[in-house]
Amino acid sequence: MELQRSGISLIYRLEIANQGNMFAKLASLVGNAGGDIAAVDMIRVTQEAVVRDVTINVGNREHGRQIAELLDAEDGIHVVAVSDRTFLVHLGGKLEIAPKIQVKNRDDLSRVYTPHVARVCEAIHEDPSKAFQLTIKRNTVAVVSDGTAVLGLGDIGPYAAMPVMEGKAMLFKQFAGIDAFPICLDTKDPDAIVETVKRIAPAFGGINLEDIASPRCFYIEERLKTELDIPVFHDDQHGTAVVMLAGLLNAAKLVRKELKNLKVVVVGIGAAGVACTKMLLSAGVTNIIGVTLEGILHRGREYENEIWNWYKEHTNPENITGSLDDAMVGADVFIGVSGPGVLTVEHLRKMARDPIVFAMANPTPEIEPEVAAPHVRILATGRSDYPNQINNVLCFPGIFKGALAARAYTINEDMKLAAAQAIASAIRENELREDYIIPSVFNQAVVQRVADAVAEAARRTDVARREVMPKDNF
Ligand SMILES: NC(=O)C1=CN([C@@H]2O[C@H](COP(=O)(O)OP(=O)(O)OC[C@H]3O[C@@H](n4cnc5c(N)ncnc54)[C@H](O)[C@@H]3O)[C@@H](O)[C@H]2O)C=CC1
Ligand SMILES: CC(=O)C(=O)O
Ligand SMILES: [Mg+2]
Repeated sequence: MELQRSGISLIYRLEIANQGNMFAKLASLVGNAGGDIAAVDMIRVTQEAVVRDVTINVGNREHGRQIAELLDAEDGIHVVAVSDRTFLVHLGGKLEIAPKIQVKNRDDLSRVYTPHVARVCEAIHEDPSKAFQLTIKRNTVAVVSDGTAVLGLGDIGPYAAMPVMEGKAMLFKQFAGIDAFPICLDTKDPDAIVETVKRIAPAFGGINLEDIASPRCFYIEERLKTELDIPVFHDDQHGTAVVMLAGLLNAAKLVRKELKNLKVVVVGIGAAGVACTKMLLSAGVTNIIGVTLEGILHRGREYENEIWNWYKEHTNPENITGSLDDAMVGADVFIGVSGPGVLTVEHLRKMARDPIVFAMANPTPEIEPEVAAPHVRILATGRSDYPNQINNVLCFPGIFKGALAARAYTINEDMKLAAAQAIASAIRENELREDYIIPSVFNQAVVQRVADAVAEAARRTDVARREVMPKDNF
């Protein structure tokens, strides 16, 4: 596969002296330093100088700093400030709550609030299921995190987790029309998390657990699924697994291999790794090797982590032992949900013909895509700046849209499988290419296709409270 290097975009506020052709000089300085001018805005003009905002694409923050120094050292150019566009879009947070109707007069006020609202409250009191009709419950999801496994950044706490949860909430709204609320909890106690989520549940039609570290995430999700009657879905587990399977269904078609014959190496046996493995098993893959920081999971050991004891019993049919080096020999597929730098070119050279590599760790994949690309047939990452983005964002808007439309009690295996097949089928067989095994996040057909398939699977498996017609906009 061929790839282009990605970078970041910085805005340089520059005071440029009104002398000679300073802008041409500036452009050549930036170009020679490997920067790429993407936009120029005039801020103000004085007799002596012009102030411009120059947006420059740079390789990374260090590269950006070098360009700033270079420009500042030039006679006639002064760097007033450098701002990162990513930080600018986060100023003041990324969300707001807006009312659906305006309160223009006393009559409106008396309806949306007291006294007439009381009749609506009484109706719900008599029949709590009316909360789905008469409150935001039917279309609102809580995105709940404790900040312990935020992307691949680890335990960075509830404050630092907020930008990710706000981002998820934005995507719920933009892609599926679902109102989602970011909730970062200041506790790591699994029981306290369960109790808190149960207590806030009345306002929500579903709970999206996010970036909660394993193995605690399994206990938290299991308890909430049993104790709540709305869908509880740990996205890092199931959303990731659904999209991974969708990508693998299409990748396997392209390299003409059958799922049941694949040898799949999964690295990072945490939330995402365990769920990806369970999904692979449901899809008929049998030869799966799980690799942790301590090496291959095998039946010759007892693990402190209970889920790894489950894992060793259900995978590794030949009970091989050793490290990732050993696991990669003859592997058809690599699934990385661990961290940066795990995979090397040497590993790729050990793989079977037409290697399929899903390096899904965020924000930095298990191997630099540019390094891996020449050695693999199909490469996917979790990132939006490379082709083949295998990211749970392709799943969670659609799967919740379908589950909410059906007023499902839960999101079960059939609904997840239906979602994976719906995502995969968004690309016709004759359109499949090495750099197009998974539809774009911006393919508007995907969310509705997933939602319809999921609502139908909910009906079929008897977990729906409401019949949904395809494309029924609840
Ligand atoms: N592309 C996507 O849609 C998604 C990507 N991810 C990424 O997957 C990674 C893991 O996420 P979670 O499962 O939620 O976290 P987690 O904390 O539950 O699990 C991570 C596991 O990976 C292990 N690990 C870390 N470095 C390793 C290495 N060098 N070799 C073997 N194992 C290693 C850890 O020990 C832990 O068991 C993160 O980078 C995250 O961003 C997670 C969910 C979705
Ligand atoms: C995409 C995602 O959920 C993660 O990296 O944690
Ligand atoms: Mg996540």
